[in-house]
Amino acid sequence: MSEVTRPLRSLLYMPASNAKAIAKSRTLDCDAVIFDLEDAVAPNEKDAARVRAVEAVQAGDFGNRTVVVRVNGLSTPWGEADFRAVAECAPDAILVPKVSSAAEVRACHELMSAFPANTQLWIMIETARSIFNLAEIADVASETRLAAFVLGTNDLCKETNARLVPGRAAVMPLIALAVTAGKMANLAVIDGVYNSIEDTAGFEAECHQGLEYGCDGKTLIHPGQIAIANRAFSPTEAEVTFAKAVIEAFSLPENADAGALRVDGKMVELLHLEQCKRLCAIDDVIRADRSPAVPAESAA
Ligand SMILES: CC(C)(COP(=O)(O)OP(=O)(O)OC[C@H]1O[C@@H](n2cnc3c(N)ncnc32)[C@H](O)[C@@H]1OP(=O)(O)O)[C@@H](O)C(=O)NCCC(=O)NCCSC(=O)C[C@H](O)C(=O)O
Ligand SMILES: [Mg+2]
Repeated sequence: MSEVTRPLRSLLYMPASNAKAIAKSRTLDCDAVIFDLEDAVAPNEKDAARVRAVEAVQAGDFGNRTVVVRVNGLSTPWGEADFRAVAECAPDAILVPKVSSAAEVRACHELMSAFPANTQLWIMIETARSIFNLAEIADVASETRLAAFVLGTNDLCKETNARLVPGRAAVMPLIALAVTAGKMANLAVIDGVYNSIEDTAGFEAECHQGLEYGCDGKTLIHPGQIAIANRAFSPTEAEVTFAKAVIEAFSLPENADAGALRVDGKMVELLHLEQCKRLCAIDDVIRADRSPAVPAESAA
């Protein structure tokens, strides 16, 4: 299981060409901001957006939010210049789209030699080929800066001709594979975006679906989605209460040698104890995470 550092429940994309959105992101209650240089930016805006993203990251003031820049792919005319520019501003992570193989992860890692040591490499899982290469991609995490998979469900559907319909029947097997491979390498795995901005019920259902499949959080396209994602991906009070009861039960002297116990009518084993400790650790981080000085605004 990945180490709990910062929560990644809600990751808000915004076009790096949109100065107003970038300014607004400093006041929003999302766990991460992703300044996009790729699909949300028109070709004739790419250079200006790159400058704006670098300036925004350098200006800082994002509080505890994880700051990420999504660059253009390395096979595009902008990819390498994006890497060079982003190295200057040292975001928490660089997010590379349309990565399909372990060799491409290594190439990204090599290009990060000028980055500060703590900048992570995140990649989009959004090509059909990446799905068949998930295990080899996850395996290079230990020798590179790879730290997260971000699902690109729009591109996956574009490539496979699958439909993004309620329930995501065609897409969930791909997400399950990505989660399984990602967790094999202790990576964070973040679900794709929900395009219908005003359909809050559909969005909430999709957050819970991603959670049930093992995703750590969801990528978002609009501030109105933040509060719902934060709620969906936070441990519930009942889960925390149960987890604390499990930890307490295993800590009792009479249970020192126990492998399985009954807590609140449920069988729990040492593997559940580990899960409960992790859940409590996540809950502690979420509770401690917000600096009181940061104004929290959860909707547009
Ligand atoms: C989708 C949008 C273009 C909608 O914009 P708009 O209709 O202008 O929104 P609102 O009028 O409701 O905005 C209200 C206020 O909120 C601010 N706002 C809106 N969106 C964002 C945002 N993403 N981040 C920060 N702030 C935002 C507006 O400025 C308004 O502010 P104020 O005037 O002060 O009230 C727009 O939401 C948008 O651009 N969204 C992000 C698009 C994007 O980044 N797309 C790329 C990532 S998705 C993707 O590529 C997924 C993946 O690769 C895949 O394959 O699936
Ligand atoms: Mg995409």
